[in-house]
Amino acid sequence: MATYPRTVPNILITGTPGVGKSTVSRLLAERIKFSWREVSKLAEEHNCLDEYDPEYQCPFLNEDKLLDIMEGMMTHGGNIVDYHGCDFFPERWFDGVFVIRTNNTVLYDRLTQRGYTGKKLEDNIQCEIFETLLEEAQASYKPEIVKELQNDTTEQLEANVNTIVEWIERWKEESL
Ligand SMILES: Nc1ncnc2c1ncn2[C@@H]1O[C@H](COP(=O)(O)OP(=O)(O)O)[C@@H](O)[C@H]1O
Repeated sequence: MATYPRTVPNILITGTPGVGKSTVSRLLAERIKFSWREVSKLAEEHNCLDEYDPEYQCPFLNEDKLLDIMEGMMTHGGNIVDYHGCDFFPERWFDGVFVIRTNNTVLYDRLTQRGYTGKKLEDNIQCEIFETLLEEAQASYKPEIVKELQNDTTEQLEANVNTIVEWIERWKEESL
């Protein structure tokens, strides 16, 4: 249960880059009129990115600053938070955590198309093979709120959006 009452849930969509978090989040936001919070964009817009990390070829995220900015957005529910990490958010923010998964060869093709090469490509494929985000989610949230969704095909994409919409409807009924 949330530490403060919400009549609509907050959900977290997480997983390795390229698994389809943004695609699922965008379709969901269109269907249910929740606010889609793209954490990478929020971090950029609110200057929460510190100097560039040459090893991972991306900037460091100033997590404390980002959390301060997001806190007010999360209070009343109705948020879809989309990010390739999940262990630094307050546990109380989320009612449902959906870990999007993709087959390695499918992910390889998607990331190559995105222009990823070398270490960055390998690290992200390994991240999916070792189920890093699934383990991070399971270690950070209660097991009953963490769900895995396979997202290789357009049929699965549609089914995943339906699954989350149905989950939200059930959550709302149960919290009345
Ligand atoms: N279920 C799916 N079937 C086919 N292509 C998909 C599916 N989900 C996402 N994609 C495609 O994969 C690429 C990566 O998706 P994206 O949503 O940007 O991933 P993420 O936000 O996790 O980095 C995009 O080109 C997107 O159109």
